Amino acid sequence: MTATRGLEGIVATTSSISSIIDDTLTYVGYDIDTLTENASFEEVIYLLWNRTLPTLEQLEAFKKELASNASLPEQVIQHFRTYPINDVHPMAALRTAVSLLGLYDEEADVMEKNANVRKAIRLQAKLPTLVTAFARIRKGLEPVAPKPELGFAANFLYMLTGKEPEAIAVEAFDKALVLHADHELNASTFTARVCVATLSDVYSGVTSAIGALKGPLHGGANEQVMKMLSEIGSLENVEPYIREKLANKEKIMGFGHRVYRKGDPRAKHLRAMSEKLTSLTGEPHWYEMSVKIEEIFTAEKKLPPNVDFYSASVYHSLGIDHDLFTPIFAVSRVSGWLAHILEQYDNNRLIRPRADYNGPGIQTFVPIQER
Ligand SMILES: CC(=O)SCCNC(=O)CCNC(=O)[C@H](O)C(C)(C)COP(=O)(O)OP(=O)(O)OC[C@H]1O[C@@H](n2cnc3c(N)ncnc32)[C@H](O)[C@@H]1OP(=O)(O)O
Ligand SMILES: O=C([O-])CC(=O)C(=O)O
Repeated sequence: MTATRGLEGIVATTSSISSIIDDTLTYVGYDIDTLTENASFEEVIYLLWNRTLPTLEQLEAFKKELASNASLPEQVIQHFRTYPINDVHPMAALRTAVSLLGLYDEEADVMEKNANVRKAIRLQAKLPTLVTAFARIRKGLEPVAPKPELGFAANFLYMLTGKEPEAIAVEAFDKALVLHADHELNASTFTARVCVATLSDVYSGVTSAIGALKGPLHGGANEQVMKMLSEIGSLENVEPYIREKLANKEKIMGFGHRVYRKGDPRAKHLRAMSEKLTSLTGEPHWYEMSVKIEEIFTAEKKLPPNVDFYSASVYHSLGIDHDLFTPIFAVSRVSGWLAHILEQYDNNRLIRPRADYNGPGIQTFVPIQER
């Protein structure tokens, strides 16, 4: 038995949800570029879960269902108030809160298919409310209740700020949600599938996926990109900063990918959004610095930017706190996790690979008194 480090290139399941072939990303056969330009996030969730685009009527009914499930149990909001807020990362709060939500769902352990679909709707609907409630409570503000008449993207921004967002912000945020919704067998989705393949429940699957997304080699990279941009601070500091990182063989967050070779097809959309939004906010330097980092880094390392690189300056331009970037990724990606969890249940087999043991051979046990 020989191990493949990081399971690179290993095909671990079949799936009809999304595919990456020759650097082209599709959701259920629809190209990501087409979906980003034409579909709302709610349409994309419907597509991922049903493998077909909704009709107008189906979409309206689906939106209503999401809106009517967006409120949180009061106990979960109260729980947030007990956290040592200054020391708690919002991804840790989200991971705990999703697990806690399961305690208040009477169907949490009902494994019947329709019950699992109902839980999927509840989780998708409640994640934005969780993220925004925590974001406000930690600042001493009251959570803002969801507004059923707003769409998913607008509602998130409304619950975060308490103000109805401008159309341009809603459009950008909705596109970002579409771009992050699913991505084949990425680390967090694989985590969710491994978890529920033991026939554990949906809440456990999503909780473990959040844990995997949190890491800086995966979803956590978007926050790290903004940290880097803030550290660099100005266009003229880009070159010395990046050259020093390269000389020290440090990773530059937001670059590289396990699957894409020529480039991540999502990055160009976020790059265009970053250019537009940073110019509108009067802070074009975030975009200009990002472009310069890309130029220097790709010339040196031949590694193109991934989805996390330009999303950082996009979210910053929308006025979002930097440590909420990864929770926002989760608000979108939970749609993909849930699609994969439901698909796993539909054709389940325990996921249990092997390890190539490289520890000591058989040893003679020595009683503790004689060691
Ligand atoms: C939503 C997402 O999850 S997208 C990815 C988000 N993560 C990041 O942006 C973090 C930075 N990027 C990385 O760490 C990696 O490119 C990953 C984790 C995305 C992919 O990892 P892997 O496929 O395992 O590639 P691995 O880390 O082995 O890199 C291969 C080589 O490229 C180098 N490399 C890869 N990414 C980077 C980077 N961002 N900066 C500098 N060097 C890099 C590695 O140092 C390694 O070099 P070596 O062969 O000389 O040792
Ligand atoms: O697919 C991956 O390995 C990481 C990624 O880009 C994603 O999850 O969107």
